[in-house]
Amino acid sequence: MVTSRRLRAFKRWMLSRGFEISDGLEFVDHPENGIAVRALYQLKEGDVVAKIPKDACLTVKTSGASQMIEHSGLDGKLGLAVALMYERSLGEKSPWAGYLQLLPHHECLPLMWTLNEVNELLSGTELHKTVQEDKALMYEDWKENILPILDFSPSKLNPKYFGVEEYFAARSLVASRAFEIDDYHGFGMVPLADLFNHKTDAEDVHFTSVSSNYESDSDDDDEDECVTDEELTKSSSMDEPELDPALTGKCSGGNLEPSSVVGDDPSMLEMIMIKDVSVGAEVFNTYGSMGNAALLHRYGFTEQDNPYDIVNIDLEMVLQWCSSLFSARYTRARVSFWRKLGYSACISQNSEYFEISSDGEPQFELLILLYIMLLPEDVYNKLDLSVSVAGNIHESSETSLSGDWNILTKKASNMSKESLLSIKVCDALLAVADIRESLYGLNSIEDDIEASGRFNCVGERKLFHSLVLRISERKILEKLRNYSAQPNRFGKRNSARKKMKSKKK
Ligand SMILES: C[S@@+](CC[C@H](N)C(=O)[O-])C[C@H]1O[C@@H](n2cnc3c(N)ncnc32)[C@H](O)[C@@H]1O
Repeated sequence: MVTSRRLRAFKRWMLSRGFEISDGLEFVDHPENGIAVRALYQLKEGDVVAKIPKDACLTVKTSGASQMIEHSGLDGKLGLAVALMYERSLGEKSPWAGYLQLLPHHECLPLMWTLNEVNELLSGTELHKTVQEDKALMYEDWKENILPILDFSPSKLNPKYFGVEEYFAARSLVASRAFEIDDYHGFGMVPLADLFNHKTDAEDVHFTSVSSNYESDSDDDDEDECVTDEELTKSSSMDEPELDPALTGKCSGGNLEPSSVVGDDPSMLEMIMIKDVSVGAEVFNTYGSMGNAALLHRYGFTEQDNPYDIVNIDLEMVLQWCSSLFSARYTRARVSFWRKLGYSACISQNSEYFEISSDGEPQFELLILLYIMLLPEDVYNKLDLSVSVAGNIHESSETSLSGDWNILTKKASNMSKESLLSIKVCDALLAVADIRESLYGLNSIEDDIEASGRFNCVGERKLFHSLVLRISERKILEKLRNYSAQPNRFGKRNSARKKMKSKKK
């Protein structure tokens, strides 16, 4: 395999900056797929395959624009984007020139798509609103934070490199490639570590860091001297996404990859094999446990059959279904009873939503809400009165309604989830699934599957990955429908068993 010119230049740059790299790693530059890392010989679990000096990472602290960024009060990803734009503006004069020439101008994240593309390709998906908002917020960021820097230092900065397109491009690179380095550096571009591609739940190599660069810290951080060993030890995969919980399923528990091994030199980052990888195979990192909406949002690609996929159903959508059957007053009263019992939906930004897991199971709180909506008026009135008198459901001594009572109070047990699936609740679930499905427009899931076969994941990247996202979401809705098509499964099985028993007698 011939190494590309840009990779040769990058390798020379890494050597000049003190990187230590195993000769068992091969960097492959594919004209369409970009760069990947392969094993040149068998790599063993525990092998340290790379050591990366922290001062060779591009961060707000190491960039030549450090003072300007800090004086402007910028930090985090915004600060890092400015550092990246600044170093890019220096061209060959940047100490990171050998690294920067390897980076694409931008990553093809939905943030970089035109608004028309976003509206056409993401309509109905979990990403649609998020990306619309992202684009607006990033533009505001640029206007409020970057434009003033240009106005204050016109002689030092070349405006060509600080325009809104350049800012979006820098943000797309920061989103898809930055790592959390340590307390001192914060987020940073970590050359070499950012060449490994992602595979869900199949990480071969792990990125580790020992926190805080004492030698370069200023005098104002006395507390750092008292940090414990535990605080000193940090590790991460790609920087864990600052993602909308609605995209990651965080409502039911997020997932950070834990550290297994840690280096002992605080000035170096290490890449350590956590699995054996055979000769010729690609060496993967993991960017975290994310469904396709989160992967596409942050990295610009999707995976087939991603086990972390989810679909959300907004509370608004459930209320839309209610309004087709009940008065607004009726609906409000039932929702407030549901809240009074201590139930709530997941919350993200300004919306409340329920998760449907990748196997089509609805969130318990949604089932409870539908159950309450469909309670007969007399039962509901008694329950409501009883709760109001007792102050809360657990203190109420209501006995005449023991069936509904038990169901509503046995929060999150499997038994109660099954008992909620009455025919009416299942019909309601089907109706809500249909409302959610209608957001995808007129094309059926079969049309989407057929179309995805026609598009190339490289040449027609936006079309391909947006279709994979739509299909994975619609498959979950299909599973939700199957789930809802079997009302009272538990109850039925029970009664069937009882019948068999009585026959034996
Ligand atoms: C950290 S970089 C990895 C190195 C990258 N391939 C390169 O050429 O520099 C992350 C980007 O690589 C690509 N990528 C990583 N894993 C991928 C995967 N499993 N499928 C498709 N693209 C992937 C995406 O474009 C993503 O935004």
